[in-house]
Amino acid sequence: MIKIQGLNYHVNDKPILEDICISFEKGKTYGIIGPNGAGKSTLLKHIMSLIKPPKHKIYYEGKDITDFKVKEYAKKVSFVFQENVREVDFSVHEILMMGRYTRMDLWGNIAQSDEEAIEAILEELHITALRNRKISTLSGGEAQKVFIGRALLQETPVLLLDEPTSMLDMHNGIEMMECIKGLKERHGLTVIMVIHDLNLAFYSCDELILLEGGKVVAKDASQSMTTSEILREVYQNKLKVIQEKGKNYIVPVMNY
Ligand SMILES: Nc1ncnc2c1ncn2[C@@H]1O[C@H](COP(=O)(O)OP(=O)(O)OP(=O)(O)O)[C@@H](O)[C@H]1O
Repeated sequence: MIKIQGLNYHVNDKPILEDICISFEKGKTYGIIGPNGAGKSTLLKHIMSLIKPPKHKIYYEGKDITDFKVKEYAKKVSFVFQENVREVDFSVHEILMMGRYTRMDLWGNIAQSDEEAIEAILEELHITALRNRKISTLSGGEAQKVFIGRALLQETPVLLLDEPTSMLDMHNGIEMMECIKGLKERHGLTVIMVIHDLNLAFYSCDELILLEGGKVVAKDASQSMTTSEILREVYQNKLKVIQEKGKNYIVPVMNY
């Protein structure tokens, strides 16, 4: 579905991404993991074309993404980045409506079926009570759910998420992952997310891509990654794997 072949990115001669080669298949969920500064968000921005890649480096269904018109590519890939603007005067419902803007008529109206889709997302994310609140009055976690809801409403085949659970508590983080999984299964979405919470990553992603220093150091099915020696090395032995009822969990190792 999306293929990256030999992508490099430098800023002032400093290598940020080096020889990235990854294939993302339709209908799978991918987690991009790795320590701070590894290049995860920069990679996502290249896939979104917010940082324009050089020619012949990233392909969407066989077509070089640099050959897409902006609007055309926006129908294929939607994204939620961490730095969403909240200092605007829109209500939650208005923000969600923006997710359906490609379907609006000349007068900016949406169809009954779009309204129903918005109500369904509000319910699924447990934010129906926030429907008429201004986005600027929401907590960080509530706002994060709204922006993810807007991206889901775009119903693009590919969804890119930069740390979708960073502002959410454990309960809401798990619920968000379940919601993404449900939508992914119902709509056959391909999801590519940057995620720091390794346990959520292991249980929500089909495959993990481990970045370090701008390079892919491991690519594997998420469960096999839990036992990978390289994972411990990259996180400098600050984690260990424990088993409970046949499942692996990552716990931090503290030396004090
Ligand atoms: N425009 C830029 N100018 C200089 N350095 C940059 C620029 N963009 C990214 N970098 C550097 O590239 C590296 C990778 O940044 P990136 O944001 O992709 O990392 P990340 O893996 O997403 O990190 P985090 O987990 O902390 O969010 C960092 O060292 C960052 O400082």
